[in-house]
Amino acid sequence: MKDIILTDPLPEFFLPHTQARCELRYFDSATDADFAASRGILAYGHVTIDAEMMDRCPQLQVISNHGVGVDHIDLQAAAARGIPVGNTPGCVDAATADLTIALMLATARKLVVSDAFARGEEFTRYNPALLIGQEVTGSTLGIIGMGRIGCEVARRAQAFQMRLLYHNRTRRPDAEAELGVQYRSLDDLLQESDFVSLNCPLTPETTGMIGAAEFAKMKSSAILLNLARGQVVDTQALYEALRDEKIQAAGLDVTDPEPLPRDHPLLRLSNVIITPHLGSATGRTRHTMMQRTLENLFAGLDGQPLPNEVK
Ligand SMILES: O=CC(=O)O
Repeated sequence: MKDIILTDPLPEFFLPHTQARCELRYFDSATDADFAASRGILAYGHVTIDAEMMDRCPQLQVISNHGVGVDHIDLQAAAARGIPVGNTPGCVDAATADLTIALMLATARKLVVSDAFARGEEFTRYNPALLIGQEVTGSTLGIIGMGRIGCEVARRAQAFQMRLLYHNRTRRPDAEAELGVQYRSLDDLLQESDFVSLNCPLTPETTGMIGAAEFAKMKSSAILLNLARGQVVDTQALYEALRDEKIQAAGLDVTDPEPLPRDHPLLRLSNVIITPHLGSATGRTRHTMMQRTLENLFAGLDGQPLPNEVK
């Protein structure tokens, strides 16, 4: 039985699988509890795992992250201490791409305000002038971040006969050939797209990538979708672009900060739809993510290579 640390409580369902091999302890940065015997960290939720936390666990053999994005883990500190970090790539792609499309349709067709309207007193009869949205079919989608999730978004968008543009650190001739996506510089993608979908990881290069200058390049009818990380977008610039109708709408699964403070002005705008970081939140995907997380954790505890190690 090896001691492992959890950063957040696990759903009941997963406890027997984990407890079969491990003694569980919850990390609390506010206490000076002793984690000297801890061999692994199961990072559930996005609690920051920094050098200080690693140093409180001198016997640490593995950090296993439940999810793909590891921007909350200090990878350099882990590497310096020889601690492998695992994540769960691949299994989140379909669910995250599904939610990208859901937010595209929901913002384009004003689903949230329409639902409120349909429940209210003002809805007395069919009115063809009411709540006119944007046609998704046949419009142009610009995908920023043509990794696995970006490719899945493109695959779904083909069903809407969309013109598909992408921007990525490196060109993807394989995706261009398979999915008919056309490479664009960031500026050209912003200028040409009806929908701009952020599906990239958070890195120093993508932090603050979309700010006032970028909103100024977008069409006034454009819709921004963020399924990446809140910090890819400058929140104040986004608020001003939506408020001043420099762009039409935004669908955000992530925000910076996350959550937004209850009195944040973005929450008062009707042309933004926000979901609470649900990209991979389906039963099937969550299940697979946990299986992969435990595979990495147990491999690390056994001193074996992790099936999915972040390099
Ligand atoms: O945000 C969720 C993930 O990185 O998997």
